[in-house]
Amino acid sequence: MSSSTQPAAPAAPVVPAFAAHDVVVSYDRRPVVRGVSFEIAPGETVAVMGPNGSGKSTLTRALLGLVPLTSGRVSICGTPLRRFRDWARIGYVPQRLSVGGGVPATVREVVASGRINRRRRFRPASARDRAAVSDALAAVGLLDRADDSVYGLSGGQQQRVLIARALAGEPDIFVMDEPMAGVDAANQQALARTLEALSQRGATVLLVLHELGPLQPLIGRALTLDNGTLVGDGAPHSPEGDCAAPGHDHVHPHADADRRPSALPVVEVPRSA
Ligand SMILES: Nc1ncnc2c1ncn2[C@@H]1O[C@H](COP(=O)(O)OP(=O)(O)OP(=O)(O)O)[C@@H](O)[C@H]1O
Repeated sequence: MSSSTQPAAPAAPVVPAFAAHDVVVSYDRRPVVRGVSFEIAPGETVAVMGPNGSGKSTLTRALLGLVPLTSGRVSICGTPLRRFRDWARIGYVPQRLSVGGGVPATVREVVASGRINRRRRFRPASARDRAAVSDALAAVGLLDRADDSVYGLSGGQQQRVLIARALAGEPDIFVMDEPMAGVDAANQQALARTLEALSQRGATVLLVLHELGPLQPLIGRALTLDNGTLVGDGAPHSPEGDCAAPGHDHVHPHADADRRPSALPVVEVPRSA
């Protein structure tokens, strides 16, 4: 029998990059994420939006096991969160850089720490490791600051260090908590181009955003939270009214960050167990 007469094999089901099912997260028994469910397909670029305090950061941190679930389920690439170990696939950009304990760290050292999950244990950095770090620094426009202390950088520059740290690990899934906060307009445009290139290469990108800004063309889907509840899942609304106006009144934690050095940094990594 000719193979051309055989029916085509059914397409394999797409395993979501993230699946959240009825996720509840509480602080001091107060639920701040309340029964949220969604799936994010591989290669999607999705924004998490909503007012201050609506639970955006908590939800994204819970997806990575950085805060415990009160109830519900999360899986990453089809693996339940508690069993997920492939952290090299994930680049996380927290809301702010915090490198604890007053340990001196240069920009290059912090960015190179994003490579740890890719490096072979007890081996010195390879040429590929060094190239990945330099490429990441170049992508965020900080090559010329590579040997400076991160403590002397402005908040917006530190934000770019965090993005470079995530890029250096060459992950295929990015989770970024307000990556544009405090970053000046020119560097926001550059970061938008970097994210577009990552997206075109098939990366999955989940971003907490207060506003779409230069990322607007990239964002086809927004999850909107209000008081911990998912109240929207679909095409994002274009900014209008007060939000479209310059100087609108959202509270931005890093609004003046590019103008002053920020607090002492602590490196956050997803828990490994
Ligand atoms: N570590 C914590 N301990 C106790 N409460 C917290 C903690 N972190 C956040 N919260 C509270 O949980 C709620 C949700 O906070 P979260 O930071 O997740 O919201 P958000 O939407 O990301 O806010 P923002 O836009 O201001 O960053 C808020 O009421 C906040 O005060």
